[in-house]
Amino acid sequence: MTFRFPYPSMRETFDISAYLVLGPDDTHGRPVQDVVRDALRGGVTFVQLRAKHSDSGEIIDMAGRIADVIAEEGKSDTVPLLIDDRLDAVLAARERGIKVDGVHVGQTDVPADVCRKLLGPDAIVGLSANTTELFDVIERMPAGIIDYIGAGAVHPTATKPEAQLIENAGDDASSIEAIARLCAISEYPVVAGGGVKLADVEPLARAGADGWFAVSAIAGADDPEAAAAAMTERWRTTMRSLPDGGHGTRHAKAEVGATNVGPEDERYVNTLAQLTIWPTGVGEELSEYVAEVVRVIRESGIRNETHAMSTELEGDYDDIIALVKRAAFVLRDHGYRTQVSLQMDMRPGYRDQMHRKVELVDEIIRENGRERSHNR
Ligand SMILES: Cc1ncc(COP(=O)(O)OP(=O)(O)O)c(N)n1
Ligand SMILES: Cc1nc(C(=O)O)sc1CCOP(=O)(O)O
Ligand SMILES: [Mg+2]
Repeated sequence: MTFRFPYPSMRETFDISAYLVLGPDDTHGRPVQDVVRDALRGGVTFVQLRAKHSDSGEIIDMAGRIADVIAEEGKSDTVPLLIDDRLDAVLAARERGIKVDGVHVGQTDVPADVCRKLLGPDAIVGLSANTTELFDVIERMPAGIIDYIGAGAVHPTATKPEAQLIENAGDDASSIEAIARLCAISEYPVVAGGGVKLADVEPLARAGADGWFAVSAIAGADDPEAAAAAMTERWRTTMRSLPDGGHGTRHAKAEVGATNVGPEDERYVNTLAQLTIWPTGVGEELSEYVAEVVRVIRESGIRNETHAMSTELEGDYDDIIALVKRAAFVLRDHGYRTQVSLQMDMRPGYRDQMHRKVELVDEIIRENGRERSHNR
């Protein structure tokens, strides 16, 4: 397997607050990409193509047209495009260079860990769940497989008549209570949907959801832009009215060990590291693989400099250890035997060693040079 997907990962940055799900069955005959354009103008932050009656070729073509519209609207870096169910179409679209950022799967679809393995570390993987038991199972999954949970149905819905109500709730009030319970126990962002319309947006925000997902309220609306604008505005005003200014978007379960403490925090342990990660058994030319590893390192926010033989890092010990794991798993997740060489230097009381150590050596060489010319 080679790395061909040329776009930066949106896993750490996606905003799930206004999530449009749609396919050709939902748009009253309008081209899907036209409805997506309108919805983007209305402020949706996330798009999923859910085409239950289309074949792979049609799904790939539709994804290409939607990705083009997202790009034309200048939102390729902020609004992810996922495909529902069809890992095959996601893989094929990405292989063609179409910017499909990931897949959404349900409990009976391709397992999420297989999606992660085949899509690699940069893709977004969403998973459906609608009971406390399933949320518990998800919490026990290793970190790094899924990025958010889709929870529903909030109400019965004609779009998916077979959808079970969340926690088998009996009425609207108990659905919202169930969402609140599930959000409270989830370490993953939760997006709630199923019969969601404008009036549900405020209760969902108050229940602690990270967003809503909707098909008919936007894709079926006469004016998708106005419908999306009303829902996104309601979400924003509700979040602003909450005591903490809104809970914001949770991010997927933190990597084991990462603390993200800054140098001014007493828990910060300044660590200088020299890291080399490489695959074996893939031939002589390794730059393509190394580039993927370095991309993850560069996106981490941890100070780094790549040289011909290794990359140097400087930051908090726990953050560096977590990053080493994430960077190594870029290769490991693709099934490559992965070698890691790591050397670390923790020196209490010292900061900015990455440059300071080199400057010191330069100063000594300059000094010695001066002495030598004096002594001549
Ligand atoms: C955001 C979001 N949440 C839940 C679902 C439902 O997915 P799934 O359980 O796979 O059911 P189908 O959509 O395949 O009928 C979703 N698609 N999106
Ligand atoms: C795709 C989907 N999943 C659901 C779930 O409960 O998991 S409900 C649903 C359909 C949502 O469509 P509408 O917004 O038109 O009700
Ligand atoms: Mg599914």
